[in-house]
Amino acid sequence: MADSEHPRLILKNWLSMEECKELEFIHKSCSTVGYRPNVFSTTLSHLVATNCTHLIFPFVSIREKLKEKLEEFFGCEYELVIEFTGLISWTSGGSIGWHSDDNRPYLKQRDFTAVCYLNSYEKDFKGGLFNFQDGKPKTIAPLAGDVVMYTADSRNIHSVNEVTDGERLTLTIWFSRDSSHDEDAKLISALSQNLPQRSDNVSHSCLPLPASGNMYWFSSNQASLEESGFNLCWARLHVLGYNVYYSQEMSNFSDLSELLMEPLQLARGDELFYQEFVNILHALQVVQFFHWKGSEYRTSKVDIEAGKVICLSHSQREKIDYLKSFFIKDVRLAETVLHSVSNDENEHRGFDWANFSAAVTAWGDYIGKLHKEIQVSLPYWRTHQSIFIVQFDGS
Ligand SMILES: O=C(O)CCC(=O)C(=O)O
Ligand SMILES: [Fe+2]
Repeated sequence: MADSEHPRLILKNWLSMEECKELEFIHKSCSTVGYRPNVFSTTLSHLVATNCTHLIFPFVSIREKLKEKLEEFFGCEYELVIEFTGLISWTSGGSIGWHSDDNRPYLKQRDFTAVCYLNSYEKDFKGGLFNFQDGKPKTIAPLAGDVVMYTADSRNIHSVNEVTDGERLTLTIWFSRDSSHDEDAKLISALSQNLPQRSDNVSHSCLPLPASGNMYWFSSNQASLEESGFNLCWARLHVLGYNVYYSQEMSNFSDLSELLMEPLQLARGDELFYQEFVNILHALQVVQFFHWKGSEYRTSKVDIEAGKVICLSHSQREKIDYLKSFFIKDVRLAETVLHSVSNDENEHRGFDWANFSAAVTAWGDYIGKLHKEIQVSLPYWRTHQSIFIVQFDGS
């Protein structure tokens, strides 16, 4: 595996299922339309820019562990910095031909690559096999938890077959010997400016803030931007069976895209849930949290309080449908692109607003905890200009 002509390493089950699921939750809550057709991505700097700095925390120990292993295997202890960390998903039609990862003048600083597979070939997506042009192994079927590491130069020319169904998700990290490309330094500087002040209402100070609407607009290759396509946040809610309801008068908005920043409620079927979310990303994050952790809230049967779920009126339904046709111009495209191969039939069948309501509370606790971790770590990160797990063992 480690011949010097093709220096590479494959690690089986390197990430736990829980780590994979947590990163999947972050990606499905925060991703934007990516740098290539049919690709979505979530970068750490994007998390900082959208008031989700606390969601960096689940990456910290994984980055640390990967860098240590990579340095040990390639014999370059203490030489490397992380240049880029991103969650990247490829959907139907996405592929990449033979290339090395340093094959552009602006990518020359990349020395090593680590790709962590967060979901699995055949189970979560079809197609998407990884291939090395030369040496062994030749083909890798991505499996959740596995990692492939290789040099970013021409000794490891590789490709990814076209994804034909589902969403293929990875955590991809590039490493550099050039410390001027240190992602940590850039992130620490950005998050020192963006971190909300301590507040009694932590979950309130950690509410996501959407980026500009075009960052979430997906359109297929051929179509011109506005006529077809869909808003990614809206479509992710749609494929999980949720509708979006705004109580405001639509005539207040000259541009309907402004609604993405406005408070909304969620509906399913003909039921409207009372809770108001501050914007579309807030609603999406809570929904994705529920779908990540949902089974934990499904065990006890509790009834929702009277009046918290109401039946949609005819005019409310009309409003929902009208806005949906504005934000998801091509429903079939949205469903094809975001189709989940390991279908969530069970989740749909078992849906209950009382369980959802419990998850809303649990989401607040979850982000509150992450927020605290960042608050206590940041002074150390600033001092060392490095993002790492701070050990509080009294020593
Ligand atoms: O996701 C993979 O397996 C590799 C992707 C890749 O080659 C790249 O992003 O450069
Ligand atoms: Fe690559």
